[in-house]
Amino acid sequence: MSERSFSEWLRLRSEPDWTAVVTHPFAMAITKGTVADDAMRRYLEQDFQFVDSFTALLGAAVASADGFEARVPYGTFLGQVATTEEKTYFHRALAELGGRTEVPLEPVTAAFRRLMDEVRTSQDYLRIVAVLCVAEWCYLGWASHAAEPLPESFVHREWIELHEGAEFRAWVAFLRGELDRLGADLHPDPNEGTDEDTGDTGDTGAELRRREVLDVFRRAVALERAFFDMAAGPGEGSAS
Ligand SMILES: Cc1ncc(CN)c(N)n1
Repeated sequence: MSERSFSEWLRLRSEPDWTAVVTHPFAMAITKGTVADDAMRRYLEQDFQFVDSFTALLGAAVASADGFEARVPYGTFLGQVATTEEKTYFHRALAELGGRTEVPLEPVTAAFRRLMDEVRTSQDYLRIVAVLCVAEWCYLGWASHAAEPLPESFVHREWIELHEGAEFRAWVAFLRGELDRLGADLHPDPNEGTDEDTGDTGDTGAELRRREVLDVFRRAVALERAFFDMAAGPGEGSAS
């Protein structure tokens, strides 16, 4: 995908948070299998609460996509998340770690759920894809740092495997492709004299729309960073 693709344009404007997420000390510790059981339990307990709203958001993508071709991949992935991979993983991992499936929400978990619920109820397909794409693309980003041999503990290893590999890469490529397809007309003209940050020249409809998408994309990236900060605990990898 070219640097001028809409998804890449969004990602570049979400720095430094993007890089902070994909290289976060907590995520890097997962790739090495060195997260302590107690910290992994707290992280997965909160992430299970995230996955509920995420699953609902996938359902909204099925409903709001602009055609059958686009609906099918969401339906396929939704089936995997809801019935097999992530669900069985969470139950086995939480059982192993002595965790619970129902816990009080940390503030960042509640904020992430609010963002997902906001875009889900908007039924605005482009903003829905933007949030889904952040969640999956940045998880692929950190999981790609894992080196063979993967950690022995299944809690670490399977969490990496769920976010790496050919199938997950294809899923992320699909989400990016949807952003690029839908954002093609919103994409800033590289030859325009534009605002450095957003590419704005004025208040055209395309620019307002672009801003809306960039806004949810950036909010989602910032929440991913804060989620790992929460998991790491005070003083570890916090946003500076
Ligand atoms: C917070 C968060 N973001 C993303 C993912 C990837 N599905 C996740 N499980 N949790």
